Amino acid sequence: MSEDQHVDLVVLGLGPGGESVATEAAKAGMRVVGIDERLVGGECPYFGCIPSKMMIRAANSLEESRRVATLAGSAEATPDFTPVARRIREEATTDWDDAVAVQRLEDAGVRFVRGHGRLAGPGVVEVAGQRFVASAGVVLNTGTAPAAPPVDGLAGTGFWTNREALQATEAPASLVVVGGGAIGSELAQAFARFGSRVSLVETAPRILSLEEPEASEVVAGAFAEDGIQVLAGASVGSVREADGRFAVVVTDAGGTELTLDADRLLVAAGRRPNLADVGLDTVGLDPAARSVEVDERMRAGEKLWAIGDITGKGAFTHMSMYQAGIAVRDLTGSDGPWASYHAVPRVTYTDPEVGAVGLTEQQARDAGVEVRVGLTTALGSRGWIHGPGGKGMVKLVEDAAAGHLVGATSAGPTGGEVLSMLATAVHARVPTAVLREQVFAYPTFHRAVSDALADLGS
Ligand SMILES: Cc1cc2nc3c(=O)[nH]c(=O)nc-3n(C[C@H](O)[C@H](O)[C@H](O)COP(=O)(O)OP(=O)(O)OC[C@H]3O[C@@H](n4cnc5c(N)ncnc54)[C@H](O)[C@@H]3O)c2cc1C
Ligand SMILES: NC(=O)c1ccc[n+]([C@@H]2O[C@H](COP(=O)([O-])OP(=O)(O)OC[C@H]3O[C@@H](n4cnc5c(N)ncnc54)[C@H](O)[C@@H]3O)[C@@H](O)[C@H]2O)c1
Repeated sequence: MSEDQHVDLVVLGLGPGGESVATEAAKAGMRVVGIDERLVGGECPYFGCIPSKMMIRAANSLEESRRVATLAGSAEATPDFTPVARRIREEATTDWDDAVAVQRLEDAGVRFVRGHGRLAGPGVVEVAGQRFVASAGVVLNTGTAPAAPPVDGLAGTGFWTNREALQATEAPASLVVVGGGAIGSELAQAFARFGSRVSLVETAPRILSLEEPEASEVVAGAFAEDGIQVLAGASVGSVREADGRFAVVVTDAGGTELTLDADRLLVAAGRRPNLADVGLDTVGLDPAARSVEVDERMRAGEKLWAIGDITGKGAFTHMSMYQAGIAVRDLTGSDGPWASYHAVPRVTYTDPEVGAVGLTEQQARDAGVEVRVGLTTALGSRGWIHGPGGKGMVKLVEDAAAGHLVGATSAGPTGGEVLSMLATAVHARVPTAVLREQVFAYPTFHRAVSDALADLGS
């Protein structure tokens, strides 16, 4: 180990938020060291948001071409994975090379070190034979990695996680997806639209089980139209791989055992935090914890801040960036606003998309809120005009005592965009009475919010 190197700030893990903290702190004049063992920018640009949304965009263009038959004549589209694989490799990830991101970081004045970093006490980090002592402290942004469930035979097979799936050069002829959360659902539909025969296995009674049941129902209906076999309430008993094919033994919701045979197996059954081997014990924290507890300034201990997925406040890029802004304000002695999580927005980019903010009805009830719900299971004139792919719903969850929304969900062709006004309503605690006075343009998708408000009653 080299002798101590004195700096102002070490950012350990350069996911979207860590990259932002390092850049902004350096611009503010701090001597900053940024450390990452993999790619600067983290999961989102290389294996997450960006390549997955590129794949979804391509897959949805195929689906739109199929809708021409109903709407506008005929169109023949032949699925070819080559353009999207090339776009992901060349435009999104530069062949999974972060040279540009490293350069951008260094141009901002950050000293970058590639390697596995570990805390070695408050404000101290060891990496690649070097030891940094940071006067201000350390920002931890180590993110998550794909988790593999303890299924007999799974370990050691060549199953895909999101990382391999998003480096695919062709759509497999057949695919089993384990996990019907955001990753599993988005990628199952994208591959299905490219022609893969897809089966999706989910232990919960429904896909997208963290969202409103009415939203899951809309997406499940679309999956049925896409020809995806959804086995919800099912369990995976074992996995075997032979001659380049997978045999996945599943017990379905009715207790029947069946074997799914496929070219590829994608495991999207959740993530594990990168916390076990970052020296948390040296700063008095539990390395076995699922998350790092933070206060409203993202402080996690003496000379320690934590941001991103490891804080357990929502595993989203926008959350990592939001928390990064807060940590920078705290580090540079600026004023708040400090963290508030009552209006966390999220979008699952299936088609229809599911946008959601704040609490679901069940979460609000569990929290003891006096709940009133407004629901529409159709998207009004615009949904009808849209025709194929026009299904959706809007659900509003009101705190009746306070008279404002505490949660909302919008599913539909532009569910993530309709979310915008709902997120503002929940964030700013706009009185429901004021929302009712709003004029909703005709015939927009967001006009369905007025139908949900009518259902909520006055
Ligand atoms: C397929 C997929 C699709 C997604 N789509 C979306 C989406 O559409 N919208 C959205 O908001 N979110 C999406 N997400 C989630 C999003 O990618 C994450 O929330 C986001 O990357 C923020 O993570 P993070 O900042 O915690 O760090 P991460 O992005 O996980 O990065 C952490 C970094 O820390 C590094 N690291 C870890 N341990 C060490 C160590 N000891 N030493 C050195 N370096 C270390 C890692 O190499 C990594 O680069 C998606 C995720 C996946 C997997
Ligand atoms: N659009 C987005 O914003 C977006 C997209 C993808 C991922 N993400 C983020 O990434 C995180 C991880 O996504 P994810 O989909 O891997 O995790 P998740 O926790 O959201 O979903 C995992 C799913 O797998 C199921 N599961 C677990 N073990 C299983 C088993 N043995 N057999 C069958 N099903 C099993 C769970 O019940 C759950 O529904 C999410 O929390 C999300 O915040 C966000």
